[in-house]
Amino acid sequence: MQIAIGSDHAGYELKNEITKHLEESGYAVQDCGTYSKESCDYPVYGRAVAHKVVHGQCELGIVICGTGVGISLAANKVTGIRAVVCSEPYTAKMARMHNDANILAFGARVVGIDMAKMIVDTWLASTFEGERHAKRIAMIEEDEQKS
Ligand SMILES: O=C(CO)[C@H](O)[C@H](O)COP(=O)(O)O
Repeated sequence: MQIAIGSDHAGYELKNEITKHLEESGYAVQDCGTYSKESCDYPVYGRAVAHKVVHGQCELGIVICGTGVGISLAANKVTGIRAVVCSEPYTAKMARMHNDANILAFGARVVGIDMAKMIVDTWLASTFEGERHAKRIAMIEEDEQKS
């Protein structure tokens, strides 16, 4: 599976750790930047990861900033993206099972490396349940088309 990953400067070090972890787990990772700790703007990287996912170059995406909030807001502006900020594994699991989240976000200033790995692993191991949840996702997509 191809996974797109991106962060701003605040998430840069955690992005590298998570990339290594994913590659060691057998995933192919496409790194959308940033590529240094120099201050930068998270919308650039949220958008880049989102485009990889909606254009089918990657199945899923992971975005990291200081809190996970800004970069997930940016990713969610791209039609077809359902990005969620998770600070613990339960929400990550439900975000896949019920919300079919195609981008996972978290904050490098919020979670440590071990918690981040646990969140990522749980999210990737979970699958969308469909059924009643599919109808709700379709409702969100309808709203997206109207706006
Ligand atoms: O978390 C973030 C956005 O939600 C950013 O990483 C954060 O705002 C960057 O802050 P600074 O420029 O002060 O390092």
